[in-house]
Amino acid sequence: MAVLNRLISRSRGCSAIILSSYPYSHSIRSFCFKSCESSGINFPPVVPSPSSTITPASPGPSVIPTAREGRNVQWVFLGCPGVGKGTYAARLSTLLGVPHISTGDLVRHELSSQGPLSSQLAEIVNQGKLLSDEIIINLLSKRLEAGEANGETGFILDGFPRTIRQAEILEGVTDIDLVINLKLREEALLAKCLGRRICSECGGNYNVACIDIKGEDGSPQMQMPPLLPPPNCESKLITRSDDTEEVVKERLRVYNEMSRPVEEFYRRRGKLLEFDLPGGIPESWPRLLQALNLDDNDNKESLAA
Ligand SMILES: Nc1ncnc2c1ncn2[C@@H]1O[C@H](COP(=O)(O)OP(=O)(O)O)[C@@H](O)[C@H]1O
Repeated sequence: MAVLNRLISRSRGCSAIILSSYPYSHSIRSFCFKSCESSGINFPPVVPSPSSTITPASPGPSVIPTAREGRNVQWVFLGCPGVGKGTYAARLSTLLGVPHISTGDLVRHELSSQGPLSSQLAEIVNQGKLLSDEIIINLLSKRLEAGEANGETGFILDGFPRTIRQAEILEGVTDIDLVINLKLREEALLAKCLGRRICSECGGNYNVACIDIKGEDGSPQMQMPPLLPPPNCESKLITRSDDTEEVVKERLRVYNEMSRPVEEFYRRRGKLLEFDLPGGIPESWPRLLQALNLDDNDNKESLAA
């Protein structure tokens, strides 16, 4: 109840709609993990390294907060379609021992379940538009509530918030520690989306695009080799129905219109860490860890093997 009250006072205009039309309004409380015991590892405070770009006008976090007393990290990934949010959020989730919660995956799961809403949702997703805040909060609340019941006390969110209203609602119910804004040169985004492939059996994510952008006008050359599937996945690859050129262009337009302001929302609150991806995973992952002052010993060992 306290969370609902806070929602009403902090998100005026949003809460009225949510409370009246949101069928699972009681589950909004699951956004808030504050009463849970920590079930994960506690990490020391993280100091960002100079390799991360933190907007000078409004400094990002000077010390990156990680786990707090009583709960695990609550981080958000922002970034355009195709930038690699899913890839890096999944890696950090394994490293930090917190769930990676992708609203895109929740939507695709809902679509594949052929529930009563699925054809309506498919139409919106396949046009590259955003679902309504109510629908997405409904899906996310259910996932968070299930996690809370399993003892989860933190998360890495990928794909949420995507509108100012979603950001206000999230900020109203929990204090997000850190928002990582992944950035990639625009020329690479469309190619990366069109090259995306998923294994229909194991769900593995791959990319067949071979990106080689020549250095021009002072910008450096950028190479991103394809991320090819292992032989047993090769014949089972599928492409997302919203990864066509027309739909990706629309998603990029919608991102600029609806989601770009969310970056400023967090920048003003000093929570935004801007990270320019220098290339593919082998170059970018160590740099991201360095920016977060984290160590991936398993990865180092497997590279050395
Ligand atoms: N927070 C959200 N708000 C509204 N719609 C969303 C949200 N998250 C996901 N969706 C819907 O699911 C689709 C796929 O999401 P996602 O996999 O995150 O896409 P992208 O690759 O564009 O980042 C979006 O285009 C949108 O229709």
